[in-house]
Amino acid sequence: MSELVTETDTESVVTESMSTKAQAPLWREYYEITKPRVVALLVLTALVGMCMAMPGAIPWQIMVPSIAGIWLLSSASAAINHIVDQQIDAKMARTSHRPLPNGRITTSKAIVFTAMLSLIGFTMLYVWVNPLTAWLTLSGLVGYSVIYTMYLKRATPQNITIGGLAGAIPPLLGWTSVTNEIHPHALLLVLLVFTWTPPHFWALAIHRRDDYAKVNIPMLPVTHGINFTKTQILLYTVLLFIVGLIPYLVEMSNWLYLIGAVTLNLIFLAYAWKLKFNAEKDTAMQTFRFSIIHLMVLFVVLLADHYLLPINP
Ligand code: HEM
Ligand SMILES: CC(C)=CCC/C(C)=C/CC/C(C)=C/COP(=O)(O)OP(=O)(O)O
Repeated sequence: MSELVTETDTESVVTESMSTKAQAPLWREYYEITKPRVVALLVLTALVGMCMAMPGAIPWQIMVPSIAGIWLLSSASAAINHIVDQQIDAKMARTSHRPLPNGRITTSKAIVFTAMLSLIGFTMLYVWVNPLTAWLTLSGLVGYSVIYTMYLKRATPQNITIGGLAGAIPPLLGWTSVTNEIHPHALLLVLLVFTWTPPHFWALAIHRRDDYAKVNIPMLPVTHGINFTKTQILLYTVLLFIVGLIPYLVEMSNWLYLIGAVTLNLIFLAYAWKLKFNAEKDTAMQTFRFSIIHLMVLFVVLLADHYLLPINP
């Protein structure tokens, strides 16, 4: 059964309804180029990383500038992605409605907006949090908007496995905000998001294969085919299942996390299995949507486990 996008699929309906946003207030257009929903989940992983770094409540004097700074720099990197990719975005059905291809925001205004976000975000982190977190967050911005967007995305089908490091870094940023050091447990949280990213993105890329082929972006389903990509998704969900056990095995988290992680990873595996062996028209998009719920719930469970069942040293 074909996984490819059709005229009538739900995404096209979303795209159509987005085009009616032409009269949206200007601030909404600027907000949109910051990829607000992606950044909200990134910030949640940073917040959980921060809370996991120490027992008890996080001082607000650290929490507020840290979350704000990570939010601003992540938003800036998303806006750079919109600026750099505007030509290819204009040609893809999923992205053609975006403010830059549509001319609702000019490139020069987007650059000024991005520069402001970056400057304020970096300064907040450097002055009110610590230089280590400021530089690490800036490396996330460079990783996503320069290394991934300007180079990897157009160069190799492994673009997102390598570029995924930038999106996986926020739990470490949260952690270093409160401790000013890079702890192995923080790197374990990074590894969780890093392993989650390929099945998250490739599920969408299967659904949008023709879009990417049209603009010559070498996403895995374009270069290696849909079947191969489904196998990779399945293998990564197996890997994610194993990585998901480690926080419990190293006594970073307790049984509540273990139950949550095993349940979520089994559901993710079931989606990947169905996608590989018994796919229907919408299975790829359903897998993509579930991936977002998966990561969100996984990090909420980590947090609940941390506060409800503290591990005594
Ligand atoms: C290299 C890594 C990644 C790639 C290539 C990728 C790719 C994508 C793409 C293409 C979309 C669809 C966006 C749209 O339709 O506007 C998307 C959606 C999303 N991604 Fe990712 N993603 C990556 C990493 C992440 C990470 C690390 C997170 C969070 C921790 C994340 C969270 C989300 C969320 C929440 C959405 C839904 C956004 C919405 O509904 O508008 N992604 N991702
Ligand atoms: C500072 C810091 C921690 C930065 C975070 C980086 C960040 C915003 C990662 C999100 C990853 C993402 C949405 C990739 C999709 O880009 P795409 O160009 O493949 O997708 P698109 O076609 O929807 O634009």
